[in-house]
Amino acid sequence: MDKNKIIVFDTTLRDGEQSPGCSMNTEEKIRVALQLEKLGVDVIEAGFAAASPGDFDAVSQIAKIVKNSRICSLSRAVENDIKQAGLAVSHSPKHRIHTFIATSPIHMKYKLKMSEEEVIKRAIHAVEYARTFVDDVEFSLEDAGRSEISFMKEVMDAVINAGAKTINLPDTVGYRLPTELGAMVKELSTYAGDRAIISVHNHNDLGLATANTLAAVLNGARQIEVTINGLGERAGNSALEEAVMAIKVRKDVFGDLYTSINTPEIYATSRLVATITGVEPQQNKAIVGKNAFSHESGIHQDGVLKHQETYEIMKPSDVGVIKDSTLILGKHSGRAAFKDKIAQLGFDKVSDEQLNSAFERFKVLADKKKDITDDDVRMLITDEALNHDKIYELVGLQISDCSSGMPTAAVSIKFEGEIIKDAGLGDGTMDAIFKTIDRLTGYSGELKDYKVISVSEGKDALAKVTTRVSFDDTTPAFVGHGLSIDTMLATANAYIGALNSYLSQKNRLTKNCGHQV
Ligand SMILES: CC(=O)SCCNC(=O)CCNC(=O)[C@H](O)C(C)(C)COP(=O)(O)OP(=O)(O)OC[C@H]1O[C@@H](n2cnc3c(N)ncnc32)[C@H](O)[C@@H]1OP(=O)(O)O
Ligand SMILES: CC(C)C(=O)C(=O)O
Repeated sequence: MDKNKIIVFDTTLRDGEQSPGCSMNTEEKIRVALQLEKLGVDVIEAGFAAASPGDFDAVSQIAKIVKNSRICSLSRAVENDIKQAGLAVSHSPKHRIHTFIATSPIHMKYKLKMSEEEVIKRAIHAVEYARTFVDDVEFSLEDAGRSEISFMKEVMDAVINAGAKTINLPDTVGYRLPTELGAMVKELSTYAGDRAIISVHNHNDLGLATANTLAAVLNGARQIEVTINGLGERAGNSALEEAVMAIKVRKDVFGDLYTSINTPEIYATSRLVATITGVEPQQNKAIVGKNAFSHESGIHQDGVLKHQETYEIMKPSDVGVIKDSTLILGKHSGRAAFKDKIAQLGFDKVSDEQLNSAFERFKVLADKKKDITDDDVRMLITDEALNHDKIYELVGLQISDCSSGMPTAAVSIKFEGEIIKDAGLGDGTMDAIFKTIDRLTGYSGELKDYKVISVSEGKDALAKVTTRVSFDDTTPAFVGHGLSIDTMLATANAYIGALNSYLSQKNRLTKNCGHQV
């Protein structure tokens, strides 16, 4: 084992998906997993296979498709959870089961209602059972941040003897300060010695997740569990981009420690996750926020012009932010320039069909919009990829003057090669659009969330609409995306996109139901 290598374990698809409103369907998870592989992530926690048929399907598909990263599924210390995890990851050439049980007095007493002896027994059995499926078993002492050191040592001895190779010490509720977490990791990593790799998984409830991750690395942790954009339960997890760049930028502190992350892929990964989930990182978010490399005040601008390092500790290109792109696209640009720009922006798996469709949309956009920005192009390509499953396709939309008190929408949709049309009233323009689409398709959606952002600046900016719509009580709400200069068109497309996502996931699960138990 290389003592200087920090294993990057990404849990965007598991803990990240636990962020409210961040659920993704299988297609979307596969897309994120392939990008995480390109980013150079060592371990991808692809989900919690036992949580639902959708989760099982996503973990299995990712295990089949991803080749270079290790694929892992989380499971409680429960036989059926472990079995589902084992079956789902078995498709991967490199696989892991991650099992856990809480070790803090508060969790054992009130949640698990188990004694310390029972917890140890369950932990040993979980690891032994997981080892019947895979060699690589990770064990987490949930709420380690509030657990007793002496009890953790007992649990560690037991699970290492049972065959766990990685011991994860989660600060589940983001309670610890960096000095405390560093001390805990130092004591427990010294105790484990060469018997296991020590890992950390820090939550951000006090805004300290990344500080804690770095303190852990300095004190012996050799695996960090992180998410893109810091997504995760409640206030989120330690952000991959922050931890990785801190280790890279502060060589004076971290010495020979390194990660295998291909950092110029960070920005593209962050954009993909934000677009798919509809959750944008805050503007001032470190590394990937819109303002992370912008200099507003005169003194800063003057300094950067004279010498970039006066106000920049890393180059935007180090994390894949392309500034001052030389290739300017406009209405006179052709296919070659468009293709070149797409490659420059890091998209290397665009099908000819997606490229042609995005190019046509680009030409229409360029007729209406003066400057086509890199973000516009990035969004066009991502939108094509996300809306590829066009079960229903919006063909036309007409809305009436809403000041009359009778907002009306006339909608035409293509379905199985036929054009279907209807018109109807609503309590507002959007309501009229949604109700008319519901009547046309026969599905009644419940809008859970609606967001609109402008992709670039100016009155002619593209509107990107994200909807979260629930179509039945048994499945989570589905995300839909719409992109247009016209916000209502983008809205109708986003609503139909959520319906398409719901239907394609339903079709996929029906087709793959042989994988379920
Ligand atoms: C800190 C974390 O992020 S942990 C991971 C969180 N992720 C998830 O919870 C994934 C989504 N969860 C689910 O789909 C469901 O909770 C399931 C399928 C896992 C379990 O569903 P249910 O069987 O209905 O149980 P429910 O969620 O109501 O309660 C959890 C049960 O697991 C027990 N439990 C919790 N953690 C563990 C564990 N690590 N090992 C064993 N049992 C556990 C709880 O004590 C509770 O048991 P009880 O019903 O006897 O009181
Ligand atoms: C199960 C573990 C890894 C976890 O997510 C946590 O404790 O936050």
